[in-house]
Amino acid sequence: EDLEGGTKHLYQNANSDKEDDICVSKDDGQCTKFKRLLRLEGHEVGHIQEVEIQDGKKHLMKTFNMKPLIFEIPDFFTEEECDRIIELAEVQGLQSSVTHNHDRSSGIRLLDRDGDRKLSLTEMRRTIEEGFDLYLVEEDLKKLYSELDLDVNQDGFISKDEMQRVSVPQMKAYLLNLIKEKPVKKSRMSSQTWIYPDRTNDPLVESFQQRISRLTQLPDIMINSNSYFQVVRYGKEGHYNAHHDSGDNFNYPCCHTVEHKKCEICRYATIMVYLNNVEEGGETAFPVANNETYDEEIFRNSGIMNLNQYCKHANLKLFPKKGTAVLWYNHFINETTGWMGSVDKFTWHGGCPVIKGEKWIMNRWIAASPDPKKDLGYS
Ligand SMILES: O=C(O)CCC(=O)C(=O)O
Ligand SMILES: [Fe+2]
Repeated sequence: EDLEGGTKHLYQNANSDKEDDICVSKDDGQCTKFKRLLRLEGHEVGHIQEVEIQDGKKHLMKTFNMKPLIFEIPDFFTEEECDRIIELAEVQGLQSSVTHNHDRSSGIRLLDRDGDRKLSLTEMRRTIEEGFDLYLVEEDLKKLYSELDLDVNQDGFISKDEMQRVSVPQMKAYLLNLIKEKPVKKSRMSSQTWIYPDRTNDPLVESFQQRISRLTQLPDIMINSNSYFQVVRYGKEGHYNAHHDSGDNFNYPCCHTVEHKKCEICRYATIMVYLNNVEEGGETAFPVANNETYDEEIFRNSGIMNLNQYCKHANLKLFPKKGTAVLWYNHFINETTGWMGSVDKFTWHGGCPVIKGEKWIMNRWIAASPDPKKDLGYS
């Protein structure tokens, strides 16, 4: 890259051509000014910006992709720092990762999406994905059909009559057993632990806070609240199917989208750091990146969110490199409020299966409160 010409000044703000302040009018017609939520500018793929995230040390921030916007920051951590974080996690102990948004206790809701009163293989696959967090391929479904004698006329569809023969407890037992026997079919296979900066007397953890603050330039209150981070280890075949880090995959809507209702604080940005080099596999995949259009149904029906099987179909992949940080924004900015807007659907992402070796990452999510008044001072 042409560093001389291509390097922009520190921290160019994507919104620099717009008003920095947002006017929120009050009843008396006066207005209170807030700063817009910052979103760094990517310019174009390959663009490099110099950033000073540590005193007296220069880092490069490279635009890896525009849709969604993804930045790569090599050497965000030194090798020793990566090893130190892994050590911290190991001392604490890691637990098997679980996904919470699946209720296996309820009955099976057979999802006849197209209303033709029979279930296609795709409809059955999605019924099982959504109800059991289990990602099956055609071969697995055929086995399920034959072992439970579901598809009596063997036409590949489960009709209304065939459906009535299904013993729900039997089918549930079959699938729960499959989860136990083949954990690799689950959406996620990894172990993890949470590290809380305020409970960890470690200068590196302190410095990490400062680095992400300087990198993202988000207000201190956003950096300092929900400041815990996750360390994840994937062993052989470990993976994480495509998901959004914020918004629609949660149990409740984002707090900034609803009033007086049960909600979750949504995660404006994700910072992920690779803590080791993976011998083979373990890429971070963005299956719909750069697609011209995005349709939720088409994507979910396509099955390619199953990265465990279809990583090769993902549009965009990042290869793990020890010490490299990756930054992306899970939400757009709402142009009217200047605050967190809708989820950027193109951020569907996950971890491809580790083929050889192991993979360690750390995840740090920066949440935005529903109320800019809380996150930003009045001006
Ligand atoms: O393992 C990866 O590369 C992605 C991990 C991820 O998306 C997550 O933990 O939320
Ligand atoms: Fe993620």
